[in-house]
Amino acid sequence: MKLKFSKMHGLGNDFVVIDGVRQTVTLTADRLRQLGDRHLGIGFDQLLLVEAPQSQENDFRYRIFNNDGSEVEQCGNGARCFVKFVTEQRLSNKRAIRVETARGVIVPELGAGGLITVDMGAPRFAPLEIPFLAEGDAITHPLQVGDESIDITVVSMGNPHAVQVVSHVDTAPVGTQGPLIEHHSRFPERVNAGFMQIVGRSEIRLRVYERGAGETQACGTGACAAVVAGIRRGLLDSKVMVHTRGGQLQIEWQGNGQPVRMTGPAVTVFTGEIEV
Ligand SMILES: N[C@H](CCC[C@H](N)C(=O)O)C(=O)O
Repeated sequence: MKLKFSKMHGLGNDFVVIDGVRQTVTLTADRLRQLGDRHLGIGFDQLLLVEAPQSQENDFRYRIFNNDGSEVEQCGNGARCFVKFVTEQRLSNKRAIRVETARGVIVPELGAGGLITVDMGAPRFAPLEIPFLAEGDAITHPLQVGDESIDITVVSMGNPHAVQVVSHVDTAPVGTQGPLIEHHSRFPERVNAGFMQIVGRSEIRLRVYERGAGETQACGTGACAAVVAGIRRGLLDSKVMVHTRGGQLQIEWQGNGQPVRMTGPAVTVFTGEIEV
């Protein structure tokens, strides 16, 4: 069976996006991994599957799969590509679209100049609402990683993030510490590992070793989690420019109970079809 797809990216975090509204799509985890393979398949960090909503109050549902085949709760860069996709594919002509994810409804909105703003919902914190074996509800937790003890702030944007502050992202041990944090025993559902350099109270640099995908050029929920972690640590103001390896995201959070708003680009590279 042939399957139509779009190949897209948000600041270099790349996706295969599939219309599951007008196509019947059944993909096993093995087939997902093959499609995500950058030599044997199309290649992607995540695959996004667009479906009809479960509730009539919403416009769509979208499912998110890492390239290791794991299905996850949320994807920030993916949300921007999602809204560009449904608009380009004429699946919707709305500017603000209500989309169901595995962890709540988000509202991406087409803005001026090709930028897209997404209400990513309110962050949640350890120990209550994140699969993290915490000791108390402090803002930072010590975590033994290899022979080092690091201080992390744990934030959920629907998906779990462990964020640490580093002096320089370019020399941060992302490749060595990243997988150790991702698979740390205190995160029974694994975790995304953020490495944040504070440039100023409204500017950071960020690298993220993503759960189920490794280091990516950018991570939207990681940028949201890092800004929330920095604000909770008293290091950042409410509007922050986040420099990722793939480009810039604007993140805003007005504090507890408030949603995180993310603004950034989305690009369609090509469309195609593939035998599945
Ligand atoms: N790897 C993440 C999902 C993709 C998130 C990222 N690509 C983003 O833009 O938020 C996880 O397992 O929770």
